[in-house]
Amino acid sequence: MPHDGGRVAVAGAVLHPLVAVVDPGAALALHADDVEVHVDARREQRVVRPPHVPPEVDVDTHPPGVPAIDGEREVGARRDEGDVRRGRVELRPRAGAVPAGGLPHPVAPPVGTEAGVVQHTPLVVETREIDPVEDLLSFADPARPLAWFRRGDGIVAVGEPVAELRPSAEEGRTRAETLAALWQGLAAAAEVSDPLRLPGTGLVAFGAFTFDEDSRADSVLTIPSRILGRHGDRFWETRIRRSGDERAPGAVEPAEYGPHWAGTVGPGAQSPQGYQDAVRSALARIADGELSKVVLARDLQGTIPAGSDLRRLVRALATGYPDTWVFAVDGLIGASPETLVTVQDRTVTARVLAGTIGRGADADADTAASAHLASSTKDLDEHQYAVQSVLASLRPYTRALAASEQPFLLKLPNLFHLATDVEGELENGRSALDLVRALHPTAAVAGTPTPTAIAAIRELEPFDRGRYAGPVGWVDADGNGEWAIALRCAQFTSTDDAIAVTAYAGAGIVAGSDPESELLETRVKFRPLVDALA
Ligand SMILES: C=C(O[C@H]1C=CC=C(C(=O)O)[C@@H]1O)C(=O)O
Repeated sequence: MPHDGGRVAVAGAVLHPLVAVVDPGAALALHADDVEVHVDARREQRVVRPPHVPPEVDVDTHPPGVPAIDGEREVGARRDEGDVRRGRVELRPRAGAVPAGGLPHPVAPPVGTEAGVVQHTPLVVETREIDPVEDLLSFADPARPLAWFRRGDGIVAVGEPVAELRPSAEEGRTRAETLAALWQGLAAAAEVSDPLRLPGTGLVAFGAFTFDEDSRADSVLTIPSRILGRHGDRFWETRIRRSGDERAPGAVEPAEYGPHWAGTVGPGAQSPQGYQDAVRSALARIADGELSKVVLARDLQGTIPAGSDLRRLVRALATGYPDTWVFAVDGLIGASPETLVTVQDRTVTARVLAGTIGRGADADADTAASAHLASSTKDLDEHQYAVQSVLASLRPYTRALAASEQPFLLKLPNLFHLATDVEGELENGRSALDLVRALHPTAAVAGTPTPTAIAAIRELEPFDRGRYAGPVGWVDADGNGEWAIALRCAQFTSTDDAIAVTAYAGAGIVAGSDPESELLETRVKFRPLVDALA
């Protein structure tokens, strides 16, 4: 790369001396001099700070170019969380409605059975390679897509699930622990034929867990009866059935996308003013030494027409944000840039994001924004809390755990994040679900120290986060899996005459945070969802 006196030339452009844009696939430890350059604004890019970081400069912290979200105005009332199932682990057929998330919804009565029955009916699983499929998503359920994509690779569920596991809260055991134990039993008993052994082949369950153990929303693991998947140029179909079920599988057909639909969202339980007041309260607690960081979120609510083909939203997110984890699990749909943890063949990776600034309106403003973020002590501190929390949580379950020394800048279409990649080797006998349990909630979505931050969130946020900011992803029978933190997302819940939408976005509050800037940051984070809904 041409390099001249601290100025880094990139494809004819000159970047601020603080930053260099590098290929997302490059190795963990990067130097500004030995990297490849991308300048495609729609693609994820890493921007690393060169070794000599000049002293911090005093720059306005407002994210530039951030329009208000339509209809945002003062409102208040706490959302009615409605009915949420509690009690047993259920084996449930598709209900024809988008369930969970905390709002009322029509749900078919469970035809299922206790956890023991699920566990003691072994699953029979066969994966086979198939010809390339042009659009995997077209095979998913339009009303209730179950999908996981990144950069064109991914898996979608087709047809009725074999089981949906929704454990109730139990004394002394989190629902995530119950699900991990159930999965271990199911996986151990399953008969799996998987000649491909790629990420997402074999016995796979999709999961979405609540942020808060006290949430009234469900934590769920769904085991599909059929999965179509892609990894690079390889495609596969997996069939999963309960042992003894000898019914011939039906044909797998794509379904045409339903008509275009649009929806709008406006203020939810937390108004913009209420959010800034909550940030002020958080700052007072930080000043009192109660905690050092807390992540405060707000919500937007709206509706979309009943019968909307939700695959359209998934497709829009996957096209607009190809480098994020695009997910649709149990009505929770979003595009998260933050990897909670991935495990493949015992290699563990995680990507920590904390510290954010909106993209600039033009190239100069963009460069200034990224330079500002890269040198902001407040954001670098906030980031370090998140990195340390991830390393501390992973250490007991991994060997040779390493993180890049300095954060890089992750460039997304709507914003920059400070990011750190972590890599290690999984200890024997552990699975992706163990790591999910150990990691959640990270300081990127809760704060530091964690219990105090969770208590502050419960007091300062006038709504139940449901699965927002919780783990979302998939796990296989060998303990492999890909899990993101459910950010930049919304919960879609069928009601009698429409589909209710609640979108969420938050920001990390540390000493020095400015309430108005944090509000603007949440606006930037709502953009992927709000734009895709419009
Ligand atoms: C809580 C959110 O973002 C987290 C992840 C990345 C950066 C963050 C930040 O800079 O505040 C947040 O910690 C959200 O998107 O709702």
